[in-house]
Amino acid sequence: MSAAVAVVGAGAWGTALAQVLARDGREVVLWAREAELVGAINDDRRNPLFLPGIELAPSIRATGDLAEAATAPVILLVTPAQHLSATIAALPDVAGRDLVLCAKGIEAGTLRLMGEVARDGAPGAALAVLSGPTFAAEVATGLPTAVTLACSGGEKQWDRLAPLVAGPAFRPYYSDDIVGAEIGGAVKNVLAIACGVVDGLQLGQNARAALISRGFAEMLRFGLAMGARAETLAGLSGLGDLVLTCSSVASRNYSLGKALGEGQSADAVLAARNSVAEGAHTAPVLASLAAAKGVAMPIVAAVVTLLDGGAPAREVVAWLLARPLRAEQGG
Ligand SMILES: NC(=O)C1=CN([C@@H]2O[C@H](COP(=O)(O)OP(=O)(O)OC[C@H]3O[C@@H](n4cnc5c(N)ncnc54)[C@H](O)[C@@H]3O)[C@@H](O)[C@H]2O)C=CC1
Ligand SMILES: O=C(CO)COP(=O)(O)O
Repeated sequence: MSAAVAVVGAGAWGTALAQVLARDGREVVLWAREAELVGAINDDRRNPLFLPGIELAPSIRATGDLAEAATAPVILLVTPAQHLSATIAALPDVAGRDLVLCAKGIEAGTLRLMGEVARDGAPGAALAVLSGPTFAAEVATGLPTAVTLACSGGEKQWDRLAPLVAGPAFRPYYSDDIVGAEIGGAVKNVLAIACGVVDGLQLGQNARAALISRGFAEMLRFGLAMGARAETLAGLSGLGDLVLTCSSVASRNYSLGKALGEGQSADAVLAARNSVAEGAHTAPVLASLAAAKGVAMPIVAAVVTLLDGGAPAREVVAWLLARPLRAEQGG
């Protein structure tokens, strides 16, 4: 008999989500791309590559067989955003299943949001987006948080998914705004890089708060142009995750930005990591999509310049501060 739920991707977040779902002995199948992780999870109850130091629930069963994971009626897709399309293409037919999208990003080249990638790759599946302020290590140790669970299938789908996802320390809130939930998570990663730069340059806490507010204005403008609802962007998957990711070195995106502010190059920082910093991939894609929609995103443009090594961080900040004065609201 297949498990009630599968998690595809055994990085930090997929592993933490498996831990949430596996409470009360529920069997969870966790697909790992790395063969050595299958043994480590099944035999040692550990994920030493991506979530070290956490003992995993006994009802999590790792597999290297994607087809086996895909037999579950509910499948959480937790690969990095740039690998979602290829992962879906490798799945057998998942028509009629619930696919819960957990990656935060926009696809390079095609400029597709994750929902579009999944709709194109798995046309008959019922899509949902799970997103919010969720550092994997905190979630895996049972510290409390809340997330947006946006359901394309409305309340009927929510009734299927919410009891699976909800736990004593993991509280989903219902939404039907798929695009809004996706955009918050994708954009906040780029803004977190910018916040890290501000702190790497030691520009002070006022500057960080100002950047979060002006960054949120960019998220809102872009989101509205893409068809998102303002209240979703002001919720857990938007502002909630932005505040989290912009305030802690536990964020891979923020810590990348901090290193940039301290004078390191993006290439050097990323080459030394095995974990993903989605904002580095999303920034140029987001800038292109915003330009195509006619939406001004100066902070995002500044991050693109910094990632490319186009100018020193102090110069980029000076350029942002010297822009023409304008009304706080508006484009
Ligand atoms: N770590 C966190 O706290 C959170 C992460 N997320 C999102 O979850 C997604 C996955 O991130 P993490 O689990 O943190 O990853 P990670 O940085 O912990 O691990 C990297 C992941 O990338 C996978 N990978 C590498 N090359 C691949 C390929 N060619 N095809 C498929 N998979 C490949 C690895 O197998 C591994 O699962 C990202 O979009 C991230 O933004 C969302 C919420 C929280
Ligand atoms: O999305 C996250 C928290 O909600 C994780 O943020 P980072 O990818 O920046 O570590």
